[in-house]
Amino acid sequence: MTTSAAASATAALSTPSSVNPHRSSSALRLPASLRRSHPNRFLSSSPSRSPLVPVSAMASPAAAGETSSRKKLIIFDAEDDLAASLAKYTSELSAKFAAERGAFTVVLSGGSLVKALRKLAEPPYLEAVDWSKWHVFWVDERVVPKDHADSNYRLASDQFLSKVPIPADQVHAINDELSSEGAAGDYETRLKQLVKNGVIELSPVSGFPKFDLMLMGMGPDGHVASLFPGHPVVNEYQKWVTFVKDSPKPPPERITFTFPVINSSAHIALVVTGAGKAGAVHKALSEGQSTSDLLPVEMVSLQNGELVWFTDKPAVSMLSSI
Ligand SMILES: O=C1O[C@H](COP(=O)(O)O)[C@@H](O)[C@H](O)[C@H]1O
Repeated sequence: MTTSAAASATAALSTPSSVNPHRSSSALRLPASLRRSHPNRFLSSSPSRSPLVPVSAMASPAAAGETSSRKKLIIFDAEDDLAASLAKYTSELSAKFAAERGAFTVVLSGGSLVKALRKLAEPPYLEAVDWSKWHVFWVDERVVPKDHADSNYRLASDQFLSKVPIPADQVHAINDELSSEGAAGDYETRLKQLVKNGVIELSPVSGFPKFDLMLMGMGPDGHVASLFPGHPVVNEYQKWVTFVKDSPKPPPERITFTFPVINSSAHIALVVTGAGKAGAVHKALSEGQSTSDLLPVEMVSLQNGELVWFTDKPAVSMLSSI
């Protein structure tokens, strides 16, 4: 860590508890998996510097048959820097997968994540990315018409997809004419067809689909996709796609990828910003937290892939290890 980056991190640490009433006085520790691969634990960035990604965490790809799971945490000073880094990360993976297998399978969430994608639709990425290789899916969707204000498809379409030249038949929205149960079953059937066609890979480890990149957010309650704390669907281990009719966050009816699918991904970019999410970030990234009542975000655990947290200082403000 450079001196200036360290100073930046120290500044976050020295936030007085009167300013941050949620700050815990107890010493918080990172999980061993993050500590081992991050001697500096948390790295920060500022507009004048490139984001500091812990190089030691960039494990070399696993040899055939081996599994390897990598985690990184990046903290940005400014939302614009986060968006720039996310665009770079995504475009590099797009180039890699397009070259390796002629397709790039990208899964989107709804919510605040979508705004963070905006720089992908700007130069240089707008011209440099081979959009013809993209196949877009949703990790969750609200069961509403596609033109409804609550639709995750509509949000992505308005703010991102309408600005980039992805072939329309490679944008895989849910069928909004079906019930939640029907739409989940239909989406799973379509995924299976795309596995047969070779567009989506199958994980040799889990037997579930292995998407190249999931771009996901997290709610203040620690939910990911439409997998909410305490809801029985967090324990769905058979289906690829399931549904809820009683989401605690409106609208109530949704479809969602299950954890076996999420955890089979090759890469997940988890974009978490804002003080409202600091409590869930604290629980997820501090060692010694209870494991009996895991938040959904804590159940994101890649079998053979890379999970990168793209965060800002307010989101990590309850961690004392920075
Ligand atoms: O309802 C949802 O919420 C989560 C989190 O949204 P955010 O605005 O707090 O980032 C989102 O990831 C999910 O796709 C969406 O359906």
